[in-house]
Amino acid sequence: MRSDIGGADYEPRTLKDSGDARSHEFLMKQLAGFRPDDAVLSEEGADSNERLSADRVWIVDPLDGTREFSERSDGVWRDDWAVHVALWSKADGLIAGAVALPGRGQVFDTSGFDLPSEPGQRTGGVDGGTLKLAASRSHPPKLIDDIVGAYDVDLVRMGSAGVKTMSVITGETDAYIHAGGQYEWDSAAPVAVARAHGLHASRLDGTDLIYNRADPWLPDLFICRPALVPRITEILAAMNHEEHND
Ligand SMILES: Nc1ncnc2c1ncn2[C@@H]1O[C@H](COP(=O)(O)O)[C@@H](OP(=O)(O)O)[C@H]1O
Ligand SMILES: [Mg+2]
Repeated sequence: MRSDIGGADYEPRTLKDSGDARSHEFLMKQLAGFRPDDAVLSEEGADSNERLSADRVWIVDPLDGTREFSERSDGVWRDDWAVHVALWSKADGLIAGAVALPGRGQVFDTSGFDLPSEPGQRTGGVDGGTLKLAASRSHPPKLIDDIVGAYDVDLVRMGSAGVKTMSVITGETDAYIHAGGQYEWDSAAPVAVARAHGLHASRLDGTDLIYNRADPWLPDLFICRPALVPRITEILAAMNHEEHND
């Protein structure tokens, strides 16, 4: 698609819209073919109340990090964007998911076969060293600036909730914190995959992330290795994050 409509004088808006639409159409066709009885909640589809009484709902973000998908510099396209597909069940909540990073040729999923080691072995931060935090580059939460101003933290800004969550899995960062706004499709697949890799995933106040609600607004998110939960919980508790989700 980038080579089709991403020529020298390409229009980023066209690329964003085409990326969103074509990925959505592809996924809807696959789901309709393989799982015709399931409901779907997609960022790019019309929502329906039917999903609220369904036993199984696919929660899909066809192109997360749409802005980054449309950007290149010095002729090199950005690779921090993702495709999210999660499966929610009435009985068990999030039960499966996959996050594809097509720009990097990687797919992370809940099968448990895509990474060899425990997430806890990968980076520092547990014994008080500098924390590496993944944070949004295009929707920077005020909370993150407040944390950076008060604690020993290195920020790693990148696009896409999926890319940021995968950076915690691989150990590129210690945690991903978001506030100020997001929808269920932004976090459902990343959270399913993060949990399958042994990570903690919750709201900023430590409560559970609840999916397939009538209003899919789910404004904040906290993902990290289990060993870092006490340290980061303490930081978050010291911040007044109520003001960050308006
Ligand atoms: N304050 C906000 N309000 C609504 N959506 C937000 C948001 N901050 C981030 N998001 C959404 O969360 C996803 C990841 O954002 P970011 O790349 O900034 O971390 C993006 O999804 P989309 O690219 O699917 O729109 C973005 O639109
Ligand atoms: Mg998104």
